[in-house]
Amino acid sequence: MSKHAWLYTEMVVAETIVHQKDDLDRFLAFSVEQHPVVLQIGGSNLKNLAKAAELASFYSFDEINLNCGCPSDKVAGHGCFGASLMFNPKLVGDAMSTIAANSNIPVSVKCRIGVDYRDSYNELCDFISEVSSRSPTKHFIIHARKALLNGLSPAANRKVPPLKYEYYFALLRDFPELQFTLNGGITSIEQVDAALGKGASGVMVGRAAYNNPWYTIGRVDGAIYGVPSHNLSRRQILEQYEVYADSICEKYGSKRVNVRQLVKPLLNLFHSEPGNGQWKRMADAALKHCKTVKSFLEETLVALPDNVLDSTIVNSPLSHEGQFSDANALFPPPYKSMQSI
Ligand SMILES: Cc1cc2nc3c(=O)[nH]c(=O)nc-3n(C[C@H](O)[C@H](O)[C@H](O)COP(=O)(O)O)c2cc1C
Repeated sequence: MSKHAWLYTEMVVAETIVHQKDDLDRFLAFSVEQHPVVLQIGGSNLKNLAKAAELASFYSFDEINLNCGCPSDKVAGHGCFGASLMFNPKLVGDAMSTIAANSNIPVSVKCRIGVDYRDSYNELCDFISEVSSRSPTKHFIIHARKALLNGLSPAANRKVPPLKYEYYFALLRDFPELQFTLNGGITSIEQVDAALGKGASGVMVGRAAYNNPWYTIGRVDGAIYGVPSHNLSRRQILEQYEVYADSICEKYGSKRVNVRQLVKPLLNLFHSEPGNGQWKRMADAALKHCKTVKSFLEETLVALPDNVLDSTIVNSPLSHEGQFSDANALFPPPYKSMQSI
């Protein structure tokens, strides 16, 4: 729905890319209209990361990102990925150098603000400092809560550890030469705009974009990128999506991709609108037998009133009141590296 927002793939494990090198379209292919697209890789084995980056470079991604945020309980070292890598900034620095050298495109790291008991602001800065000085990494996406590797589920790890936006804003202050994208708990375009107003290099929206795409992604072009909104209604968007999705089905065949996968991103498009409950029930039933997205939409859209299907996005003025006000009060003292003490 936005032509400007950057899209991140789900993590693809480096070993998957290496072992599936004859079938890579299945994991890495995307269509040109989806640019800019960032590939996220998981892993820590330098040889496999090198090979994965080299193979991925045939797919014209706009950036390659290393996952240092997923709460995997494997300890840092051979075969591990995700947040536990934050325990080993040197390894992450070397991994990023390897990825950059083998792909020739910009690289970035997505990380938490800490892991388990290693959660001070200074330790976060040590990580950023080590990775950015050992490698060409200039961009970090900061999920502003720590990861707990004590058995908390991935879903709980996105909710339970408290958000500390003050750490994020302090990074902007202490590393002005780097770019930091803010992630975690952002639920509105107002918050996105307020964070950018406070100097954020970028904002990543995860669950809100999935849970309520119409009011989050739908408003991005006008409210954030300052370009005219597409002004399409949901009916028109679905007409275009149907053509795209069914062409994907045809291209890859039903063994590779199914209607359920292609319909999944649509299921919250009518969040809190009249008819939404009925559409969800009809969608459940239709997914049991529909073989094309076209037939799925024909069967289910009757649940929704015309005014919902045909209305376009209203770009109301943004209010920043109260956004991130705690972050100012809680700012940690400036970073002191071990070398400077
Ligand atoms: C279903 C689901 C899958 C996710 N998969 C990944 C992933 O593959 N790589 C990653 O870095 N983060 C992943 N995340 C985490 C999000 O990118 C994001 O960091 C997290 O949800 C916090 O942002 P939010 O509050 O805007 O959702 C996932 C989150 C969800 C809900």
